[in-house]
Amino acid sequence: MAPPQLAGKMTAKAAAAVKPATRAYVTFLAGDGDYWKGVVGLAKGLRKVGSAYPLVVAVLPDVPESHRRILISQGCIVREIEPVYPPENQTQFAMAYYVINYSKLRIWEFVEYERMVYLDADIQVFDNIDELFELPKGHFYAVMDCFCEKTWSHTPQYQIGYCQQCPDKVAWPTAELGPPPALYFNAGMFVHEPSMATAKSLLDTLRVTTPTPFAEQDFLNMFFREQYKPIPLIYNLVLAMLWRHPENVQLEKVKVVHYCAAGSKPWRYTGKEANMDREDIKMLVKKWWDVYNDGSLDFKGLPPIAAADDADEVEAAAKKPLRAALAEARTVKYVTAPSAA
Ligand SMILES: O=c1ccn([C@@H]2O[C@H](COP(=O)(O)OP(=O)(O)O)[C@@H](O)[C@H]2O)c(=O)[nH]1
Ligand SMILES: OC[C@H]1O[C@H](O[C@@H]2[C@@H](O)[C@H](O)[C@@H](O)[C@H](O)[C@@H]2O)[C@H](O)[C@@H](O)[C@H]1O
Ligand SMILES: [Mn+2]
Repeated sequence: MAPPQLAGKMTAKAAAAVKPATRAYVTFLAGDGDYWKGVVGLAKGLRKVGSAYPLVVAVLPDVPESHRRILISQGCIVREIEPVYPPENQTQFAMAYYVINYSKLRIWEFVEYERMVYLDADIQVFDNIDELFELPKGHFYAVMDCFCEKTWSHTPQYQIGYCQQCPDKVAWPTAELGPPPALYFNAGMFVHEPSMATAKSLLDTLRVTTPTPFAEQDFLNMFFREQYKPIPLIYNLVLAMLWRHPENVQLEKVKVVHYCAAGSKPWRYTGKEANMDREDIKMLVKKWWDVYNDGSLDFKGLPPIAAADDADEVEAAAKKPLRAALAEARTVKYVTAPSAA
């Protein structure tokens, strides 16, 4: 039985009973590999830019306790989620590596938060982006993707050389292929409003939707097609943009870097893959390591108290030895709204 501070799992019913009280960044961690380093880097990066909101980590059951403890020691709020699988024996239609990403859909069940900004674990935030939490409600905000990498070779747009990042370069042949594809976002970063109704609709729709190569990213683009509103590329620089559409990138203005190009994960970087020997890539990988290795950014204080605004509670916790306070503070109550006064 995991210690209380690691339990983190709140039943959907208990969660639904909690009135929305706060905001948080959220990322997703699966497996026992080295993506936890990405989460630690992200937690320290958000701290460095002075984000006002905590980082919640949705972890699959296969994330080892040792990795969870590292994340808790860095101030993360760890929440275990049930995996989400696409329809039975249809997973062969999605790229195998991406099937686990359907589990990202669980973050719509985090209804103790009225708004969340989702960030992949291979993302780093180099400037404060808290303003995203103030965007008008009722839309799905994310950055437009690029169709030019080989990972898109299964699509008609790749085959004809069309990309939404430069729609005039190769015009979409409407006569032959009908209307151009709807604007398509990269699902490595997005702003969303958790809701049990939306979560249920997502999972019900997934059950009757055949998986496609980009798995949950394709699915989210289909599901939120009417609500999608593109936000500027500075909020999610898909690295391939640097060599595919340099005219669209002003690197000095970029706030969020998404290390999604093959070979660009900083914690595994060798510089050997295509484009990985570029000076801008080397600079961005170093920038990530500078944050990851910066001891002054390690978590020191009490756990984020964004959800608990009871000063007495915080003062009482502050009088306890930090480890005990951390342990106590890691219980589910810190991720839910304070009980009604
Ligand atoms: O072994 C893995 C693979 C992926 N992920 C999570 O799933 C996200 C999406 O995978 P990835 O970022 O590698 O896809 P890409 O954006 O590079 O296509 C990652 O950022 C992590 O949050 C993980 O936790 N463990
Ligand atoms: O599961 C599907 C994935 O789709 C996205 O991956 C990227 C990546 O595959 C690049 O190599 C492509 O070039 C890019 O376009 C594509 O979007 C998200 O970043 C990731 O979080 C996840 O949702
Ligand atoms: Mn990613």
